[in-house]
Amino acid sequence: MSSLVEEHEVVEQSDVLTVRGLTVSVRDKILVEDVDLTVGPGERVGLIGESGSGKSLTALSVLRLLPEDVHARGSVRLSGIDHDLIGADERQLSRIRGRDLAMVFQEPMTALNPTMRIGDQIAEAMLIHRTVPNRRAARAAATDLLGRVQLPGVARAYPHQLSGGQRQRVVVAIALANDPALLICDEPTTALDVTVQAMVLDLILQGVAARESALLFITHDLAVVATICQRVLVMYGGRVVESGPVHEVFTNPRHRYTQGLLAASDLDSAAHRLPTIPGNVPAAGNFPTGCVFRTRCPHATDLCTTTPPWTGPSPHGYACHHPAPELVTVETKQGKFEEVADG
Ligand SMILES: Nc1ncnc2c1ncn2[C@@H]1O[C@H](COP(=O)(O)OP(=O)(O)OP(=O)(O)O)[C@@H](O)[C@H]1O
Repeated sequence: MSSLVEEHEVVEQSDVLTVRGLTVSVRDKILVEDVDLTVGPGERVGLIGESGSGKSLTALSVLRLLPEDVHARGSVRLSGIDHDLIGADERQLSRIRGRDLAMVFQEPMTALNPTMRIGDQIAEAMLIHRTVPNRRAARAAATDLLGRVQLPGVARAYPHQLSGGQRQRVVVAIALANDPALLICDEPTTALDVTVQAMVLDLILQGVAARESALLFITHDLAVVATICQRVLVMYGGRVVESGPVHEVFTNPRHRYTQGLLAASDLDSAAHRLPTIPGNVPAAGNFPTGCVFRTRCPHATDLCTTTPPWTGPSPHGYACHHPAPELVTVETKQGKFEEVADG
């Protein structure tokens, strides 16, 4: 899977992506703090949280696409690459991006060259990384890829001649052109008409499944995460506050923020009135010390002025001093019921 396998010593790493202690700051403001994140081979991981929680900055740090005044420290390792991406130079990064690591953002036009024909852009993506032997093979592969994203016959079109949904399908085709080990999608369907959102999502899923690529999927849409992801990380105030298998986190949220997020979503069928989380997300860099959620949390006590330790039976973990009670499934003659574990 890796472009650099031939050129570098291969580092043994079972996860495709391993992020450790990622901290992102601008001047003296900390925007993302101490984030740990792994994505296994072929795994689909969701990253959720309200606006401003640091999801995009986390993804941009992995891709090393942060604005110039924003700095990332910590460690970002990709399987098969012997150097840390945090310290990599542009030459090393340009070999990895688009080949080992591909991305799809919200706005397709930012990823496309407006003056280049669609087919040539896809062919170019393969030629740059030499995953095809020559231009003729690249053109044939581009035509084939366009067929697979259900856009036959647009190879000679320019981006402005396509609809937003068609452009995003082209971006997906380019992202998958070199069979990346990891695809990162940041709100890939948010800017699209509702009618085409499901189709683009389907193409992403089919594409990663066919290539056995791993997927890191950033979204506000918890229902999408419940449908497509195996594992989820919940971010708030620049920190990961809870993570684990999607089913466990969504049916048995322990962090009070996750609980609020789920109650405010229409995923929680019991939440007829869709309560909101009280208060507003503090401005970037102004989150409280200790638990970042404490100023909005109905369960906060003095203890929450201290940083909650990461706890919980792996693989489900959370950082909360006053976690929601654990629910267990109890089976009786009348059927299966969820009950508070110690109640
Ligand atoms: N270049 C920057 N300078 C200062 N603050 C920034 C910069 N980029 C992002 N931020 C701030 O960092 C915080 C996290 O931003 P980020 O875009 O990662 O959030 P997000 O969770 O992806 O939100 P959304 O879901 O709205 O995209 C936000 O409060 C944002 O305003």
